[in-house]
Amino acid sequence: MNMDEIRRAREEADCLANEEAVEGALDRMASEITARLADRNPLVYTVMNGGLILAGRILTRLPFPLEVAYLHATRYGHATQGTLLDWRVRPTQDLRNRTVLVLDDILDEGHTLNAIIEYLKAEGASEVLSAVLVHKEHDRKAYPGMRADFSGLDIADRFLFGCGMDYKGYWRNAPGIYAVKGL
Ligand SMILES: O=P(O)(O)OC[C@H]1O[C@H](OP(=O)(O)OP(=O)(O)O)[C@H](O)[C@@H]1O
Ligand SMILES: Nc1nc2[nH]cnc2c(=O)[nH]1
Repeated sequence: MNMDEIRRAREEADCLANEEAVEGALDRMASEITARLADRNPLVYTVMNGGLILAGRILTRLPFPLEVAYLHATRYGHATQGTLLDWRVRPTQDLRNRTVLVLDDILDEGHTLNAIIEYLKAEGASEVLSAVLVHKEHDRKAYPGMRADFSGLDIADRFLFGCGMDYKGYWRNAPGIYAVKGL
């Protein structure tokens, strides 16, 4: 990997939401999730890798009993355009009659979340809700009007990184939401 290019991408990127805006969004999402799920004993799935940061930052804001688990599905790899969903780790828990919450970094076209939700329902979950830090604004969703049940920030139609989202495998650790220059 050309590390000069990776460093330059961060330096030249446009910041579309700073750390303070992300914190505010996390607080609001946590309140909404708590209001909806506090009495539901949910099983909370993190979609690896992108959902890792949202999970780490929101789970401690949820003051009610829940179980955590992860699954790994990817559609983009290190590319900036998605292809078919590649399941790397499928859920192993017993989902029958469970309320499930899926955490991911972004709903872009929504094919990833759609496939995961359908899979969890087929495995017997009684209710599957979703939460994403970023809802990308465009009209190319998997179905018209698609939205997660809980969204943090609506962000412009650019290629984004930070808060779990990667640029060529890097900068998931960047604390805000950034858009790659020219993309
Ligand atoms: O709404 P969509 O257009 O389907 O895209 C959203 C998905 O793309 C990213 O995952 P990616 O495939 O890049 O894998 P990653 O989580 O390892 O980054 C992101 O984490 C979402 O899971
Ligand atoms: N890093 C990253 N991953 C994505 N997956 C779907 N959309 C995006 C995006 O804008 N950035």
